[in-house]
Amino acid sequence: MYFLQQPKKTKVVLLACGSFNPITNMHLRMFELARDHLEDTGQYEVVQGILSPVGDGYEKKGLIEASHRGEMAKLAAESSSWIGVDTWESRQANWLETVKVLRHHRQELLSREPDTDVVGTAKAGRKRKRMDASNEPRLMLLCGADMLDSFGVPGLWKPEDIEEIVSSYGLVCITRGGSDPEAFIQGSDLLWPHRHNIHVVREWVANDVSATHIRRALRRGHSVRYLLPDPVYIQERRLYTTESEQRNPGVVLAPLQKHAGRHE
Ligand SMILES: Nc1ncnc2c1ncn2[C@@H]1O[C@H](COP(=O)(O)OP(=O)(O)OP(=O)(O)O)[C@@H](O)[C@H]1O
Ligand SMILES: NC(=O)c1ccc[n+]([C@@H]2O[C@H](COP(=O)(O)O)[C@@H](O)[C@H]2O)c1
Ligand SMILES: [Zn+2]
Repeated sequence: MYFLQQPKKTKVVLLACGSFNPITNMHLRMFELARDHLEDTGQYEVVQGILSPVGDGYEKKGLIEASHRGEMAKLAAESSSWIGVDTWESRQANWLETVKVLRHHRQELLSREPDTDVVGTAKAGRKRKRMDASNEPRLMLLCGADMLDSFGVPGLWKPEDIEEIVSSYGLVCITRGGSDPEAFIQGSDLLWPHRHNIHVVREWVANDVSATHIRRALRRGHSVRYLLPDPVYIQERRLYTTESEQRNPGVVLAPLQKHAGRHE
């Protein structure tokens, strides 16, 4: 008997960067939508999802401590067999460009060789790495359409960072009310050549839950049940209040501070 060999599927790890202030059901749902979309192409197998909360140095208005945001994300991810939280980014002293977070996680994936033995010589290690290269998982950035739109905000992202993200990693972008990712890509000379590396995923069940809405409801003493995985953590600690919303008032967002004065 003769069987045609199935082409090997590319393993994918999805990384979502954001405030997660707090994590909502939609943040988790983004991963499920992205996995279905990529696997439906027949080319990919999504093996892991990583939530990476931004550090406090991002200085976004109303951003509460990374320790709480990370803890809430961890509790939320307990319901998933494949999504987890990595706090490396939020443990750094200063805010980091997203491309640096991607570089770090790719490095982590490369060093995580499945058959590494501690006694292997350096040479044997190098050989094994080369042999496994075709099977290395590919890291992709997962985001909502508003984050893609933010690529167009002057001074927020360095063009070379965007270029590296879409050329060396790839982007999975979930539609979100008010944004038109296809039109955005079409209108961008930077993104257009890399359009095949940008997967736009249509969310048919429009779900415009946002962390902003949740924080506002909490300030007003309204229920946030069923909008996020675990309101109890927030309620017990009274995390989102009028005072917490005043954190970093009028502070310029870290990327805008850091990239200000650059002459492109
Ligand atoms: N309802 C949604 N639909 C699609 N993408 C979403 C949605 N909510 C969040 N995202 C995406 O999740 C990532 C993290 O977003 P973020 O932490 O800012 O959540 P948010 O709900 O937009 O919070 P905030 O209201 O504080 O901005 C971003 O890539 C964002 O685009
Ligand atoms: N230049 C950059 O790399 C850049 C600029 C703006 C936001 N970001 C990231 O995008 C995410 C945006 O999160 P919010 O939508 O919650 O603001 C954060 O993880 C932030 O670090 C990166
Ligand atoms: Zn947001």
